[in-house]
Amino acid sequence: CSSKYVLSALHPMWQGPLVAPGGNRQSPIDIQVRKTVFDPHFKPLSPEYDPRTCSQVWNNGYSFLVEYDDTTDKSTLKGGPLEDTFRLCQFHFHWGESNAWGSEHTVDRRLFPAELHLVHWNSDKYKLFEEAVMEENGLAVIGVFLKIGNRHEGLQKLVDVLPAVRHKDSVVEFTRFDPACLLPANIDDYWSYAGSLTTPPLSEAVTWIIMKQPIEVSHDQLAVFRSLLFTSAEEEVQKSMVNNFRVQQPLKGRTVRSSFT
Ligand SMILES: NS(=O)(=O)c1nccs1
Ligand SMILES: [Zn+2]
Repeated sequence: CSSKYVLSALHPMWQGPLVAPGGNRQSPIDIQVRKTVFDPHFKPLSPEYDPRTCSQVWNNGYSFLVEYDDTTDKSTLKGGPLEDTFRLCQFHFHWGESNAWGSEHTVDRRLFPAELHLVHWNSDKYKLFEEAVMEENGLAVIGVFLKIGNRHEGLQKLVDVLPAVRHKDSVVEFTRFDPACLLPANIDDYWSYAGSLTTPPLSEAVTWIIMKQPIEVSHDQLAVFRSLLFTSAEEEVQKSMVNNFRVQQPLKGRTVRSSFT
């Protein structure tokens, strides 16, 4: 999908305000569990992904993105807090230089070593990602926490190609990958709130759906994430791609709803 405008962490704009001026629904946030409100109207979440829409992996200088062909409704997300059908366009991760931190969202201030984002746009209302990103009901992002544990066999297929996208702007073909394998066993328990993109342009267009259950990946798998570089092959000084997360943002009176009691 064309989320190519996602700027690198080094882009001048990103050096700018880490809190979007005038933003009152910015992400990420800390989820204070005792302040969440159960919403009995949430429907079961139904991700329906077609692995054949997977196309490539590329290093955009901020994270690595696994991109999906989003010209049809072949890989979609419906249900949960969502009224419309949302089309998968890409997924990516945020991680730290150590296992002690790396996630963008936190749960009662608990940090995870990494966080997966599956990015979808409202294809009932808009024709393109770029259009949807300007609208407050335009995007839906599923967040999944990663914790250190058993090796994740599904993730390994992606880890194996990461050396091919070590430098910024590198791309490698990547097909037949079902992102559902990266979802936790239990996708019925999640939190949802109205937020924003966590990288420029920080658009306040996102319905966040944060899974309660983390997935397990091995220390070695996360080490391969850290072997990626923010910098392109031509740059003299190579910078490890680590700590590519945004600082937490004020809740500003928002309510985080839960699908479970
Ligand atoms: N990290 S994020 O999922 O909020 C995102 N930023 C830009 C495109 S998708
Ligand atoms: Zn993200």
